[in-house]
This record gives sequence, C-alpha cells and structure tokens, in this order.
Amino acid sequence: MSFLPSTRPIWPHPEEEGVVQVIDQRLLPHKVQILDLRTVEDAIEAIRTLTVRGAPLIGASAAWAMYLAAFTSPGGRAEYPWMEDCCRRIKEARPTAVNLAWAADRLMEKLVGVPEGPERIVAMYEEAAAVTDEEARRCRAIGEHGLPLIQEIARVKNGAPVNILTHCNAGWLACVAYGTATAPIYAAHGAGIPVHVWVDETRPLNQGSRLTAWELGEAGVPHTVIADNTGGHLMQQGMVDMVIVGTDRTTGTGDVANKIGTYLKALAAKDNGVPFYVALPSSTIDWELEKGSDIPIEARSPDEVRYVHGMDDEGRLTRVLVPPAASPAMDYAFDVTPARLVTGLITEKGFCAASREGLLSLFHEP
Ligand SMILES: CSC[C@H]1O[C@H](OP(=O)(O)O)[C@H](O)[C@@H]1O
Repeated sequence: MSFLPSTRPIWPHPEEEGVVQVIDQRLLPHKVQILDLRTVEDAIEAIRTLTVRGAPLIGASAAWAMYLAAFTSPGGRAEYPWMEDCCRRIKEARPTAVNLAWAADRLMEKLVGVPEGPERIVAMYEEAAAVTDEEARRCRAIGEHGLPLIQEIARVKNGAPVNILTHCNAGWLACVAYGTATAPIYAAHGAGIPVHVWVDETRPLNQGSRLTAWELGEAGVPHTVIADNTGGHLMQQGMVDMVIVGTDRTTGTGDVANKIGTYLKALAAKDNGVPFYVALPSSTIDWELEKGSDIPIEARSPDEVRYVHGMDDEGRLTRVLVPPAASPAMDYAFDVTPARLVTGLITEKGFCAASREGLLSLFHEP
C-alpha cells in the first residue's frame, strides 16, 4: 500500500457493515496496523488515546462514531435517547478540537429529521461519509489556496528550495486527506516547486518526527527532523522562509489553539520577520469564542512526558522512562497563539487576515 497525500486514515469496512477501519497512529512510523472499530466505545477510545488524532480526523471519527452508535443501538433502531447519550459521550472524548462537537452535533441534527429504524442507520452512514468527503475536499482546497504563497517565495529564491517549518502533524493523517498545513506543501511539491520542510519533532508524543516525517518521506518531500527548540535558531540564520501550522480550534477573531509549542514558534517568527501561516478548514473555526484564552486546553497524562515511545535496535516497539520515576510531570497538549502573531489564515475558501473581518470576508458566521 502506498501512502500518498490523498490516502485516508479512516474508512468504512469495505465488506462488513457496522465496522469502521482506522490506521493506528500510535504505532507509526514503525508499524502500519489497521484497527476495526465496532462500537461507539471503540471510537471514543480511539479518539481519547490518539489512535486517531488531528482536528479534522477527530471530527470525521466522531461522525463515524455516531454511525456505530446507530448500528449498535440497543433496540436496533437508532433510538433518540441512546443516540443523544452517545453524542454526549463522544463530545467528551477530547476538549480542544472543535471539530469533535461540530461533527457529532451535525450527525444529531441529521438524525432528528429521519424516523428511527433502518432508514436512520443508513442516514447516519451517509452523513458520516459526507462529513468525511467534505473534509477531504476542504483540505485539497487549502492546498490550492496556500500554493501561491509558496510560489511567490520560490520566485524570489529563483529555484532554490523554499524552506518551510511545521509543528506537530497537520498532514493527511490528521485530516482525511492532503492535510491542512501540509496541503500547500504537497501542492507545491506536486507542481515541481522545490521545497524543504523543517519538521519539529513535537514533544511529548512526537507527532512531527513520527507522523509528519513519515508522511513526507512516503510522498518524497525533502525534509529534516529537528528538536523542538531549534526553530528559533534556524529563523535567526535565515534558514526558514515561512512557517505553516494547523490548528485544533480557531476563534472567530483569529486566535489559534494548536499543539503545545506553536506559540513559541510564532514568537520566534515575529521576531525574525518570518511569515507565520495557519491552515484550517472552516470546521475548525469556533465562531462563538472571541478570546483564545477561553479555548479549553487539554491536559493529558504526565506519562506522555515521562516516557518516550519508539523502536529499539532489535525492531521491538518499546518505551523508555526519561526523568526520575519520582519526578512529577505536566502534559499540556495545546497552547494559544494570539491573532497578532499570525500572518494569515489559509482556508478552503482562500487566504485572509487572522481577524473577524478577515474570516467574514470568506465565510458567513453560522
Ligand atoms: C489539522 S489539525 C492537526 C492538529 O492536531 C494535533 O493535535 P493532536 O495530535 O493532539 O490531535 C496538532 O495540534 C495539529 O496541529
């Protein structure tokens, strides 16, 4: 199986009803393992454990979780009380990515319009597939709208590679296809524009060194993995032409929640005059929030900081403890970059300023 930007990390089982298949991202890049999700609990656990992760993919997973809830409902008819309780539990799986609630609520809205029974189960399947396909189209469009930003730098550099720094994984693995931050990168690479990507390892779970590096390697995009604290030095040395990151929730005023460490990259970019772009589908915009400080920031198990997971020299998946066993640890999964540090937003409808006016120039507030 070749893994290209159009690859999907989630799909309905091709032969068996009531089964959704996902790539277990906890084992990448060392092992490609497909998991079968059969119940809403399976799907919630996959989201909670980052088996599937990334805002758009979390949204698609929530949509398919609602289908699994319908398929496994106690009375076999996707009864409203059961579905409402499942929707609530799905929305509790992780707090920061707004796509989770957006997708689960959309499936609930679809449900109320269809009588309970087999027809409603089919409607949940079709709506989950629609959410998934729409997300793939949005990400492809993000690539098209971000491409000119890279083309302009390539023009100025007269054929020298465009150096792009990215943080965490906002690739097809985090979405449904193409990615958000990676979509313009894949579009540029596909158009023959020389690019090189500085890949932040992104502690503590190393979504960059494990997932982004794997994606780019599979797609043949030149890249270099760097320790998280390297980006500022590279920017000071003029070795970064732009930063492109994803987001888990962006307020209607352009404040951006993304993987922990993003804010520090934005500060370094501002200090060095490096453009700092955020790529996002409209499903990641939270129009109800004015201030980024109101975005719920997920705190995860300290063991994610204390242990490093990887493969040993004998090819065995393993983990090692880094700090003393007695040392406490904290694991904030996200931080908030204020709009004033964001050069612009790359969306499926075009490029805009990180502001309410900018977003409203492209979208109607729901
Ligand atoms: C395109 S959304 C990707 C976004 O999600 C990641 O978080 P996690 O791996 O914890 O789901 C990270 O913030 C990425 O930028």
